[in-house]
Amino acid sequence: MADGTEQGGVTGEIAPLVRGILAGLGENPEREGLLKTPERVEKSLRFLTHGYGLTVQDAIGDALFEEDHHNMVIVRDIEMYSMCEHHMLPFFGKVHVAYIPNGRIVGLSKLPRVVEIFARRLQVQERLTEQVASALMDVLEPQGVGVVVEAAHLCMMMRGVEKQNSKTVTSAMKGVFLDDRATREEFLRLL
Ligand SMILES: Nc1nc2c(ncn2[C@@H]2O[C@H](COP(=O)(O)OP(=O)(O)OP(=O)(O)O)[C@@H](O)[C@H]2O)c(=O)[nH]1
Ligand SMILES: [Zn+2]
Repeated sequence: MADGTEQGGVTGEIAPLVRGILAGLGENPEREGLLKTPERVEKSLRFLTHGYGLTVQDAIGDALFEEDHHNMVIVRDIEMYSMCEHHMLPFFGKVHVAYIPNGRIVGLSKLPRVVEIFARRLQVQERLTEQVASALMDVLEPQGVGVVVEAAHLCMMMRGVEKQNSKTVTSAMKGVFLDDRATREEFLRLL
């Protein structure tokens, strides 16, 4: 996120392991260019997984407002960077989040913040999609939630099957987005 400087304490637990990886790769961890790499990698990994330390309640705070609005609210094209739990390589793309309020609305910026909580950890795309939808159902108690994630997986691009143009699309529909076909279609059309 825009205010996401590399946070998360460097405890030093990971850096020695990275030194081991460098040696295992046949590199010389003592050469000048690599001297600070273990600490850099630890700091970077702590940032890329800082979602473990965040809760949805903290992210939303008190930004829930009583409002008699019963139409669909969509925040689309939320950029997302996550890491696949199988290869620890990035997957990244866009998240589209919609909900229909039930007496209260949420501060719009909180929707990308909820995405960050679940993206910034080791993930599979399906679980990320489901977790964002479930969390919003729990906290907003809306009429329904729809979440669509479109992502490219580096583990399918720079290694493995090496497909450069495939996108994976996942969705999670809750409440009226699941029960009412017209609502679901309106959401998908507005994307
Ligand atoms: N369902 C799902 N699979 C994922 C995701 N990210 C990576 N994968 C897949 O996880 C699978 C792991 O398969 P394995 O056969 O255990 O690992 P692998 O030998 O490295 O597989 P290849 O990538 O096919 O070389 C691969 O098919 C990946 O494409 C994800 O977000 N969701
Ligand atoms: Zn992977």
